[in-house]
Amino acid sequence: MPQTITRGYKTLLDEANAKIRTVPVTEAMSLHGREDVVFVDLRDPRELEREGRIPGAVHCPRGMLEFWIDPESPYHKPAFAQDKTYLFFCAAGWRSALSAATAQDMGLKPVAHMEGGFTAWKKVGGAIESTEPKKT
Ligand SMILES: O=S(=O)([O-])[S-]
Repeated sequence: MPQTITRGYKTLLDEANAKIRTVPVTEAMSLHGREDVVFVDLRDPRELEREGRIPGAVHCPRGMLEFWIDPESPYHKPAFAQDKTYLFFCAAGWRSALSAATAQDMGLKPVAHMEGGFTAWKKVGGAIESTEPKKT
């Protein structure tokens, strides 16, 4: 029997976007490199290897987000314990919207997400560096 999805991704995105701050990519470029702003890259490792990364961004695979943010979690990362603005991004802006809303719900602040994600960043000529594949 097929499943009935009662709250689809569009609803989730609409709800997230209604409560978070969205930063246009041109504004994000002016924030890049500032000491008081942390860029958080939510993409999967393979996307970083394929597309490159924004220099200085913290890579947080989306699946670990809540556990890296919460200081009570055994997986907590100090990168999320700073008195700074957190600017989330992914490839196109969907994962970052959901993640920014979750982070905000958890109490992280201030939080925003970059409109259009890495794709938009690349299009406007934002700084990119290559990522070496992890040796196993
Ligand atoms: O989440 S996504 O916008 O990068 S497909």
